Amino acid sequence: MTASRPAASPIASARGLVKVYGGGDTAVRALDGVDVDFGRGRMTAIMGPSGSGKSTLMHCMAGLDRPTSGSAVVEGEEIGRMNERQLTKLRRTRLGFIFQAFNLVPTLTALENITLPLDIARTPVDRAHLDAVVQAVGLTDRLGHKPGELSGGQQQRVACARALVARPAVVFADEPTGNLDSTSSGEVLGFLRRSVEDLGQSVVMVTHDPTAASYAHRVLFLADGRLVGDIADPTPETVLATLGSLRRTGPRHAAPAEASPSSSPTAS
Ligand SMILES: Nc1ncnc2c1ncn2[C@@H]1O[C@H](COP(=O)(O)OP(=O)(O)OP(=O)(O)O)[C@@H](O)[C@H]1O
Repeated sequence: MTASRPAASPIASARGLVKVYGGGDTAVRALDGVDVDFGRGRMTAIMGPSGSGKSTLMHCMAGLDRPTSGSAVVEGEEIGRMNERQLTKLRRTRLGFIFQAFNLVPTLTALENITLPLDIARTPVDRAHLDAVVQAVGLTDRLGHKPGELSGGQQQRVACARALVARPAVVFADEPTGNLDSTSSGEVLGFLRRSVEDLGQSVVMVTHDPTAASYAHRVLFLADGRLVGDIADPTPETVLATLGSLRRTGPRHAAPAEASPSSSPTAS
């Protein structure tokens, strides 16, 4: 829970974040100097065209990839200064992950999948919190089922519960509804939003889907590795309008203020 921290303090920040893959003529500047604060107890969506750097930004923030320069800070910890052991510990104990492909262990039950991160970290299960999370995702009567016996939506809800059960500082979700129909997507996104409202969770989600993005408090837009747009309290219509205006003006010329007058790139 996050109640003891001031609401204004971001849960994660990037400053001058640059990521270059490869070198020489074939070097790709996937992130080209990103400055952003991710709000504590907020749900932030990241959008942008294919190849714009969304996954790279998320991976650098989550310690899954190392920036070339600049800083990525999560809960006051500079990710770039951590060694592999520290990064593994951070990911295991302070971060939650949800991927498009569910990534459940097929031989384990739903309950065993949910508690797996705690079991690996040898952290005792907080029964009351586990019950609250299981109930919130609506899986109480499915806990003994294996992933193969669950629908895609139910499997992703297991993955959501697994990401939340250790009370992470941030849940990073990469296209969490990419494999789901619209009904299941709505359930998963509604749950993620409620985890923010009811459990004080902070969520950062990459998505291509304007409807999915509209569940967030805020949507960031990337193009060519730069932050080019930023809107608060999105609706599918405002997200689509912003995407349209960025397409018209071109990413190199669209300042965040043009995309939305309502918030700045570093507002949380
Ligand atoms: N491991 C890598 N090696 C080389 N180039 C990479 C690597 N990972 C990403 N890139 C390149 O960096 C750029 C940004 O990629 P990234 O995956 O972050 O974009 P994205 O916005 O998440 O795209 P998508 O929506 O298609 O998933 C792309 O040009 C991509 O080809």
